[in-house]
Amino acid sequence: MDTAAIPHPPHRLPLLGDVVGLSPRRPVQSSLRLVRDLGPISVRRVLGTDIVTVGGADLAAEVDDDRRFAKHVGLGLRPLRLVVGDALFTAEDGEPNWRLAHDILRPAFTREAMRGYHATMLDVARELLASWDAAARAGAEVDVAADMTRLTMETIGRTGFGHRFGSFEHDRPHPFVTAMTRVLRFAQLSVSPTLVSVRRLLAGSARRNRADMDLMNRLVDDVIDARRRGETPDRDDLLGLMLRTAHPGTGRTLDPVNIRRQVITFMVAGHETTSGALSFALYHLTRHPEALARAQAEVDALWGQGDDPVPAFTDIPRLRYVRAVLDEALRLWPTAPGYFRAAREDTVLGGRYRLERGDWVVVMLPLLHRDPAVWPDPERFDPDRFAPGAARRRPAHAYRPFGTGQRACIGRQFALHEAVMALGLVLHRYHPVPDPGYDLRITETLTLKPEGFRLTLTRRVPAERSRDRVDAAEEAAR
Ligand code: HEM
Repeated sequence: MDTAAIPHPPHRLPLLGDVVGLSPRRPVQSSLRLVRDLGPISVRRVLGTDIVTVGGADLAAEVDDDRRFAKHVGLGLRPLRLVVGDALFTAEDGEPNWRLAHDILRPAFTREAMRGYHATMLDVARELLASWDAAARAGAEVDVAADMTRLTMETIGRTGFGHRFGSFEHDRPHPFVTAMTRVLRFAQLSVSPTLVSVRRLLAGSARRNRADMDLMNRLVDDVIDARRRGETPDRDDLLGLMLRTAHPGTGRTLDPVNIRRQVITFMVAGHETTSGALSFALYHLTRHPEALARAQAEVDALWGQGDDPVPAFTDIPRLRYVRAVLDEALRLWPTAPGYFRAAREDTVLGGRYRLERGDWVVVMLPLLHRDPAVWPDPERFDPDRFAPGAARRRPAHAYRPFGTGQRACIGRQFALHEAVMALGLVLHRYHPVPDPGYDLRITETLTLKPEGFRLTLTRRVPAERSRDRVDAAEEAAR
């Protein structure tokens, strides 16, 4: 792609390129700082590779078009590709296993399927509440991102594969989570273009990386074998579908190595992003007491004064403001911060930038979600941007936290059902009190999460619930 006409950051260095200000530990945030003032499209050159970033809604609408562009397994996804190959998330568009797995697994993500997961999601959310109750009694802080990761890991393990990690039974993360985090970090550093010296340093941990991979594969194989041998109940969950279903058109089935890779993919894709979304949502609510009060009024109105509501499946879509809080949290800090798109044929973007077939760009979501042409006062946290009907007044491609087209997130409904219920229950039960000295820091692995964000929780009492409800109703009437 000829990038000469595309704006790039100042201070381009010979050979190295646009690396001044780039941080290997926080590539997304440091890239954002470099390109945010350059307009809807920009380019960074890093060691000879041109990284073209799209951050404007009009250009995003073009690259989101599945007829002109396809998913590209680019820089950010290569680490995961090293680990899980052509599984659903990391398959290139044309790879046969993508269509096969997509069609086999689709029934596991319908609204009806969510109904089947609801009770398990609720059980796990209750385990989070029990653990936070204990912290509240002891006056101890909770580490929000760590506990949300327990919640989402446990949820995908139980609903997807019938496996209990026992995440809330131990103080330390499950060994699978520790191994997975290290494997992804290792893969990330080993594909990073700037880090030859770090790669050398990493060679020392190659053995540990192999041990981590073995641990993950063993656990997954044990879960699969137990199901095959009938030692665990047969169910229509993700694993059941993969083991039993043939493709309706071709009759092909997924081979055992691919099933293992899909399980690991779902473990990774199915928990980090949702956990980050919940953590950011709580962070924003603690900074915006008026939004917190409205969200609490909404759950109180639905679930009443009692301490232990039992949410029905149909309650969850009724929590519209809680959902708007999550939507807005994902606008400001989309936990999967971007996606890569490659031209299917030679094409011209925005009427002036020529791309040859195979040339790729990255849609950087924190930029797209702040496009000033679409989002007034873009840095302000305002869940009302997602009030009923508001989305219809915006261009469709201005908000894409779950990706786009046929490669958009298959787990979107799953994530939202799980997250709205968990956040609703937390808000119904506690006053979340942040450390007043906390400034948002964001940690980057494959995804974004608030770092070091802790809360002290106090239990709400029934009388407060009705008072909140009246206050919010009064406020709404004013
Ligand atoms: C808030 C939570 C989530 C966010 C923000 C999110 C975001 C995304 C995004 C942006 C993509 C597209 C990536 C690309 O084009 O390269 C994607 C794909 C995917 N997501 Fe999610 N995701 C979330 C939750 C989940 C959950 C809970 C699951 C599984 C239960 C899941 C499974 C997947 C899979 C398998 C794909 C690949 C789909 C395909 O290419 O066919 N995600 N997700």
